[in-house]
Order: sequence, then C-alpha cells, then structure tokens
Amino acid sequence: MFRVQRLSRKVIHIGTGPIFLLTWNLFSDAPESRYFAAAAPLLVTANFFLLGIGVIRDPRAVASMSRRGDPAEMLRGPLYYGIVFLVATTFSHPSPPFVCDLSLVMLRSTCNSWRLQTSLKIANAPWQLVFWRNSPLGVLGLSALCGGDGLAEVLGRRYGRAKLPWSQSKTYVGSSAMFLGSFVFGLAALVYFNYRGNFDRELSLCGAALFVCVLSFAAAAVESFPYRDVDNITVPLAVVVLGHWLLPLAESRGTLAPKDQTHLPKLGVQPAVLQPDAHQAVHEAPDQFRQSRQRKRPPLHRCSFSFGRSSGYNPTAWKMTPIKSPPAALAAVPRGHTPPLVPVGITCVIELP
Ligand SMILES: C/C(=C\COP(=O)(O)O)CCC[C@H](C)CCC[C@H](C)CCCC(C)C
Ligand SMILES: Nc1ccn([C@@H]2O[C@H](COP(=O)(O)OP(=O)(O)O)[C@@H](O)[C@H]2O)c(=O)n1
Repeated sequence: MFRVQRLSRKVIHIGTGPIFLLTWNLFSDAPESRYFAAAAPLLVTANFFLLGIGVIRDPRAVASMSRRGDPAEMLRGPLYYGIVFLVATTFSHPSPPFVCDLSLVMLRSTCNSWRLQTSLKIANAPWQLVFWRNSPLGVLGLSALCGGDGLAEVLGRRYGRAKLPWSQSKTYVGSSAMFLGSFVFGLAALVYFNYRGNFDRELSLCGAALFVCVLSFAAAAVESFPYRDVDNITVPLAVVVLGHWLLPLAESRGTLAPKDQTHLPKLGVQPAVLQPDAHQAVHEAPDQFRQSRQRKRPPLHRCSFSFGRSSGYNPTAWKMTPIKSPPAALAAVPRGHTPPLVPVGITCVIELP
C-alpha cells in the first residue's frame, strides 16, 4: 500500500512538471501570458499551504503527496516544489544601469570578438535573469527537479544498494538516475523549446547537449547532499545559477544569429557597433522576436534605442536622452572612436512588419 502511494507520489512529481512546461507554448506572445500560466502553480501552491497549516482538511490529498500522511509535510517538499514552479514561470529581472558600462566597453572596443563579448555577458549575467519560455534556465531547472529528482528516488529505492559515503540515505544508483533524468528531460525540453523558436538565440545541438550535461552533473552533486525536502529548491537553484554563467558559452558564436544580422544593414547601421546592444534589445522583447522567427519575418523592422551621454564610468552619472532614430544615433558613433553617446538601458521596440 505504502509502496503504491510512494510510486504515485513520484509519478506526480515526475509527470506534472513536463506537462506544465509543454503548455507554455500554448500561450500567446503577450507579456502577461506568463502570469496566466502561473495561475496553475499558484493555486496548487496555495492549496499546499492551506493544507499544511490546516485551513483545508483533505486527508486523501495529503496522503497522495506526503510520505507519512502528515499535513505539516505539505509545507516542505510539495510547497517548495510549487514555489519553484511559480518563480520559473513568472520571474524576470531587468538589467541594472551598470550594464551600460559594459556596453560602453564593448562599443569602445568596437570589435567583433566573441571572447570579449562572452566574458562581458558573463560579467553581466547575474543581473539579467529571465525565466518563462524565453530562457533555457527555468526550463532546465524544472526538468532537473522533475525528471532528475523524481527518477533518483524511484530507481534509488528500487535498485540502490551502495550508499554514497557522504550521504547515508542516497545511493550511487539514485545519483546516476538523478544525472540521467536531468539530462534526458532537460535536453528534450531544450531541443523542443529551441525548435519552437522560444529562445533569444538559437542553440546548437552539441552546445546544448554539453551545457545540459554539465548542469545535470551539478544537479546530481547538489542532490546528493543529505538534506531532505530542500533539494526541491537547491537543485533548480544550482542549475539556474551555474547555467546563467555558462549559457553564453553554450550559445552560438556572434551576438546575434547570422540570419538576424542580415537585417541590420536595413537599419543603416554597422553590425559590429550594434551587435551587443541589439542583442540586449532583442532580449528585452523576446516575445515579438520569437513570433517574428516563427513566422520567418525579418525580426528587426524598426528599432528605437535610448541613448545616454556619459560623464565617466559612474553609473549614477548616466543621463537618459531618448533618440528615436537609430541610424542618426549610431551615426554619432564613428567606428573605432570613443562614442559620445552610449546605449543606456534596454529600450528597443521591435515592430513587426
Ligand atoms: C509530491 C510533490 C512534491 C514533493 O516533493 P518531494 O518531497 O518528493 O521532493 C509534487 C506535487 C506536484 C503537484 C501535485 C502538482 C504540481 C503542479 C504544477 C506546479 C502545475 C501543474 C499544471 C498542470 C499539470 C497543467
Ligand atoms: N541520490 C539518491 C536520491 C534518492 N535516493 C533514494 O530515494 C529516497 C528518497 O530520497 P530523498 O531523501 O532525496 O527524498 P526527496 O527529498 O527527494 O523527496 C532515499 O531514501 C533513497 O532510497 C537514492 O537512492 N539516491
């Protein structure tokens, strides 16, 4: 009886996440759609909370999602699970002003160096967190939580004999299953989301496989520590933090996909100058960009950037001076010279033709 209940709990743990992820593509490109999608995890999480504190009494629901049938358990593993889904669906953090400093450095260099741009993007990384379907990170965090953590328990209990030296409740089989589950679910999700044109920049299969492999290994390492329940938070967190730093390395070389660069001359600007900022702009308008990609339309039809005048590297000294015409603004930035105007913030508006 207990075994059947445990298995059903894990089937729920493994299965609901990927089903929920698949539904993300059914939503419109409106920026609010992520909040509509979040209604499901929000209701489930609120339900876990109310069951946990005893406001709602539903012994059968508690029995199906807890280990011992104790309502207080709902406030741990299941509640964390729901919160992680909620965050992965809705969270988006805009870039802070100091990103402009790095943009300035990029523009000063006016070079096409992928290495330089990548290292600057890595430096910027902690400040540009966007989940939902536009970024591989939330998708991978949830895949590790569902596929990895779920499979670890199922296979670890069934076949695990040799224990990990640092964690007496975990086994080598369980941790291998954790790695495998995270990898298979993560790569499948990434390939699907990439194919649907969700991400700002397309990923190559090899790059994605290597990326997911490294993150799955990290997820298995974090899960192997002997802390119960919190792995529903620590595993996705580790995947997101590490993935955030490694993502630029997994993306294709060049700031924009080549087919996107072909549209830049239409704006009358030098791709070498526009590249970093155009990418950031696209990053800010991912839904329009995604839509344009899916419909094979030129993604950059009309762009307006905000430019600012800098009196040094001090981010507080930036003054916003919106200029609505990118060619005019960029004409003020001769190639190879220190630009008097640098892009501040992300204000590109992409209009579809
Ligand atoms: C039992 C659960 C977690 C406990 O974790 P652990 O202690 O074993 O580590 C998972 C409970 C899952 C829950 C019933 C359903 C979650 C639904 C999801 C957030 C949104 C679903 C949307 C729907 C499938 C379209
Ligand atoms: N790396 C792992 C993880 C879990 N497991 C098995 O799964 C059971 C529950 O795992 P857990 O304590 O991590 O439970 P959750 O916190 O993931 O719900 C353990 O008692 C082990 O039998 C394993 O063998 N190896």
